[in-house]
Amino acid sequence: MDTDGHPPVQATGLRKSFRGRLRVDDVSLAVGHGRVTGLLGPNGAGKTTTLRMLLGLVSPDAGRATVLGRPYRDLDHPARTVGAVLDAGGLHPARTGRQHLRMAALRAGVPAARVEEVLHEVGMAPDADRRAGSYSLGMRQRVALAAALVARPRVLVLDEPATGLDPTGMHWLRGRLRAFADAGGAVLLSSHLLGDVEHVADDVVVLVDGRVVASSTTDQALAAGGGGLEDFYLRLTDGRAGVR
Ligand SMILES: Nc1ncnc2c1ncn2[C@@H]1O[C@H](COP(=O)(O)OP(=O)(O)OP(=O)(O)O)[C@@H](O)[C@H]1O
Repeated sequence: MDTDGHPPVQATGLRKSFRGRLRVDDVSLAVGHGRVTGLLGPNGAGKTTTLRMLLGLVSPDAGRATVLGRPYRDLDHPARTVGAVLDAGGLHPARTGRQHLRMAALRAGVPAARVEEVLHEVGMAPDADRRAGSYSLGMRQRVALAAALVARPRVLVLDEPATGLDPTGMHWLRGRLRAFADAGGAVLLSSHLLGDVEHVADDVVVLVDGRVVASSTTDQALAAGGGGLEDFYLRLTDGRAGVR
């Protein structure tokens, strides 16, 4: 909880329809200080839509989404409050990694020297002057993560941050997220990589067809799943694997 008693990330009764179809249905969740929360669910379950509502990119039809107690759009310093990775494919192909990060730093009002720090941190310094269009998915993901970290935010909201990362990159990401949370930060990440979530998340929230079907600590989920997050997940999702 912060000084006002609000969790760093809180969604209460979020609801969203697209073209008359209810896609996020009464979703409530909270991420505490020092916690990593994994948001799980089949394709089309509503994970990205939920994250986008938390970041003020989609307006909920009902409910409330706040970061440190305030709607994202009302934050005084959004970039310094919450770092987000929503679409690593969204980098401009003609701009270099360094240019992307310099723009992110400028927008956030942080010195350009911080760009060099994060480039090293995500292992992209040697490729910083290549155009993003020539990057692999994992390299784009690293630049997107660097942009999320550039302003030293207190909260991270990450949509599938491990997609495309090699095993070394995944190991690094897990360690980085753990260190971020251990320093008091809060992380909400969506993922299909249950093994990774099992290793890094303190809490898990499972969405199916836009509804929260489970919300517990990872330890409770592991115990309920007979020792594995995959068993827990498969039981809840009933083998569901598709968009409808
Ligand atoms: N802007 C939009 N217009 C119409 N439908 C949308 C829009 N955004 C999302 N949807 C639909 O809402 C549902 C939930 O999508 P969302 O991207 O939130 O799911 P997800 O859980 O993140 O899925 P995935 O694991 O495949 O990334 C899907 O059926 C999707 O097609």
